Amino acid sequence: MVMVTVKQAEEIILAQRRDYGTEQLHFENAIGRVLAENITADRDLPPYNRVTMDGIAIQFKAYQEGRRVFRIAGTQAAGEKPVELNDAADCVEIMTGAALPATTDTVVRYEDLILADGFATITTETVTKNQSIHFKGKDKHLHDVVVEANQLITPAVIQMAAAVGKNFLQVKKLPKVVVISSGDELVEVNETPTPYQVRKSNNYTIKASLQQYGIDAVMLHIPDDATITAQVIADSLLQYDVIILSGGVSEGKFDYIPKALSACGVDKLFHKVQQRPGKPFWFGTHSKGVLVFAFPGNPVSTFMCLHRYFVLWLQHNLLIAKPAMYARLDTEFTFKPALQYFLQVHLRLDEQGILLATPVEGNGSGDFANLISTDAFMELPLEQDKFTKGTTYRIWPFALAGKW
Ligand SMILES: Nc1nc2c(c(=O)[nH]1)N[C@H]1C(S)=C(S)[C@@H](COP(=O)(O)OP(=O)(O)OC[C@H]3O[C@@H](n4cnc5c(N)ncnc54)[C@H](O)[C@@H]3O)O[C@H]1N2
Ligand code: MOO
Ligand SMILES: [Mg+2]
Repeated sequence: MVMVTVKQAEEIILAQRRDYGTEQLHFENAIGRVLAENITADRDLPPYNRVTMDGIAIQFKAYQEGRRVFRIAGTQAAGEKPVELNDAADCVEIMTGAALPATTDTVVRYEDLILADGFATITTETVTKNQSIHFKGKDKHLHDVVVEANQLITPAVIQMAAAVGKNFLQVKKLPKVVVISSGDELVEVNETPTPYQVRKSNNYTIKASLQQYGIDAVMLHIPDDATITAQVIADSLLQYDVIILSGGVSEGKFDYIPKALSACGVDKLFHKVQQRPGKPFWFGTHSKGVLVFAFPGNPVSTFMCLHRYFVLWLQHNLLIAKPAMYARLDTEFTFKPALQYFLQVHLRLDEQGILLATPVEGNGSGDFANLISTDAFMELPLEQDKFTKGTTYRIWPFALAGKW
């Protein structure tokens, strides 16, 4: 099969829709998960006329008619039953968060008062009716949807769940993912490599990226051995929903992955994408529904493919895909090969609020040190080889969620 374009690869991958169902979680454990139900208000928000300044509560009519001195009939802390006031010449000393007494309608803060001998004197001429009150139901009404389904559970959502007494949240189940690294040159992180070995690192960045979506991936490693490779893949097909491999998909004598995947009954949907980095990317599906993303081993290739394809697929399946993001290239750039180039860029917002992307090229797809000083891949159009300063192109940010 001929190489597919980036667009074709994306279409093939996104056509693989999977629904892993839902589960209940205590709301305190749900950060970063995707909400699978609407959250509704169990009361109005706020649930009562909430005082927003420490001071006194009065009837505005009395102030309007010229009264400035009010007898303090009582004091009401937040959480206390509202004091009953029957005389317009009286006021209640009242605290932020307290429920406004029924016969009052205006709050005057301490800064605008003199308190002496059981009386409060208003020292300002700018009191307005209903000031310093957050009225019942102003924000939401009983039974209103306060958080819609199909969104990421953020700290603000956690706050809302707590406020409306929603102890358990229905969230989307996540795929069971195994991350399989491959290669005899790779040693464990706590080992000292020989002069001709390196430590495993691709699998850790994959696992860390998935953790941001709440996926706790299992990690396995296979040596460059055709039999073991096929065994581990066959085993994984029985246990997981998604298999992410890194390495062993190119032309090398010991690149056994594509053959082993085919031998295990995984249908190849494409092998090789017209892109740099990540050209030898292999993608397939198994009749059991398992998806196999076999990424090229060069660290920047694995990294780019993970974010450009796997994360996109995950977001689409969880219905949390974001609109495309764009940035303005801030220096001229040239790339001649007939491949879609994913340029590593550093992002910054200028003083006009325009997102600018500065290329940080690095030394090819083995140079993972370069990823440290970059924030995103800029996807440069295939049809061109000159990219002018000031032109806007699509970006794929990969820094920790929240950085961009
Ligand atoms: N004759 C050809 N050779 C290569 C081609 C080609 O088209 N023809 N493509 C090149 C491209 S592009 C890439 S990308 C790589 C892809 O290689 P593999 O997927 O076969 O990966 P490996 O050979 O196993 O490893 C490549 C490189 O990456 C390092 N690696 C692998 N896994 C890890 C890991 N878990 N942590 C850290 N580093 C890892 C590995 O040590 C190698 O240095 O092929 C080119 N060759
Ligand atoms: O695709 Mo390879 O990723 O160019 O090194
Ligand atoms: Mg290889």
